[in-house]
Amino acid sequence: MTGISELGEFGLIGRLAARLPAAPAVLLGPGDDAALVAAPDGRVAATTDLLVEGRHFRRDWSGPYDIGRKAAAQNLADVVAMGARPTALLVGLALPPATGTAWVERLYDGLADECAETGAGVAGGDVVAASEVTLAVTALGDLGGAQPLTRSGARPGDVLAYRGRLGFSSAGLDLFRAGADGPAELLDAHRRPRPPYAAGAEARALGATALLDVSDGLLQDAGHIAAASGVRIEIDTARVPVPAVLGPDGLRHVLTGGEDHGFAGTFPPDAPLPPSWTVVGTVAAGTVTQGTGVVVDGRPAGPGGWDHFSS
Ligand SMILES: Nc1ncnc2c1ncn2[C@@H]1O[C@H](COP(=O)(O)OP(=O)(O)OP(=O)(O)O)[C@@H](O)[C@H]1O
Ligand SMILES: Cc1ncc(C[n+]2csc(CCOP(=O)(O)O)c2C)c(N)n1
Ligand SMILES: [Mg+2]
Ligand SMILES: [Mg+2]
Ligand SMILES: [Mg+2]
Repeated sequence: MTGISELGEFGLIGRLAARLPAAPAVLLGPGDDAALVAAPDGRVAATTDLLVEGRHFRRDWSGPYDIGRKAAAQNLADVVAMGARPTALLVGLALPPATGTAWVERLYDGLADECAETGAGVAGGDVVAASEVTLAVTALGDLGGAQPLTRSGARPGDVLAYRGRLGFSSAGLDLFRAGADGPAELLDAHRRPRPPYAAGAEARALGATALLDVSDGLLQDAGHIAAASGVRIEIDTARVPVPAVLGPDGLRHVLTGGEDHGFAGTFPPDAPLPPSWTVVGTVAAGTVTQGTGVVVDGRPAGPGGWDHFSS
């Protein structure tokens, strides 16, 4: 099995670039000093997220293909959460010199396949040697002339609704930590999020007043909408579905588990929400400063959700 040190930096880049399919907005891809990405709107949605081995993934829990899909998904979801259409990814890659070439190639297949779900492509990146695998992914997106769906537009009287899975990645993480004995559905959900990318355009069509992807937990992320909008968000747990597969701690996973990258948004009360969106709460006047900044079943919810420096 060949390792990346046999290929060298530029041999590796050549191998990876050869695996990347063309994408409509990537006018010039890997190979020059910078990529050229079409920005017909004139404004570019831009976002970046890091994935660090041991922190965001473990190579004994997840294979390279799933890690690649996750690295792309968590960034593509941020672009979609702005109401934009993903166009391109830039991929900073730190790799231990002993890494096998096939491992990195599979990582790239995962990145490329996840991009293909949104029409985006990998436009460029960087490769360095390091002691742990790290991916620093930047995603760009096109708003198509529309206004962005920010976190700051929620208004009293709106409803809070969610589309996608909630709590699955968190329940899978607990299973991995306990020895990986449990439903494959949960282990797979932890390895690879499946953001319902259509939710961005759908939320816009439904008149969403705010939108984000849930990366750190519903309460914490709803708290970001509440803080940015200067409102109070009240979640009613009786309206929050807790699938039985999540196990006895299901409600905790649903309320505080991150990394499923579904979408939470606020909508006017008369928005014709289809069944793919579940209403889980309402928006009221006032603000909550304690804990996560949201009210759950009438009480301010204490801290909960992922914080890199206290989780
Ligand atoms: N090092 C930084 N420098 C400048 N801005 C930052 C930095 N880190 C985060 N931000 C900004 O803070 C905001 C919130 O970042 P955060 O990473 O929590 O959002 P997110 O990417 O949607 O969530 P997650 O990282 O959990 O997926 C974003 O606008 C982000 O650009
Ligand atoms: C090995 C391992 N341990 C713990 C976790 C859980 N985890 C890590 S980061 C994060 C929040 C989102 O990250 P970010 O805010 O950086 O986007 C969560 C829930 C994991 N995925 N892998
Ligand atoms: Mg981030
Ligand atoms: Mg986000
Ligand atoms: Mg986070």
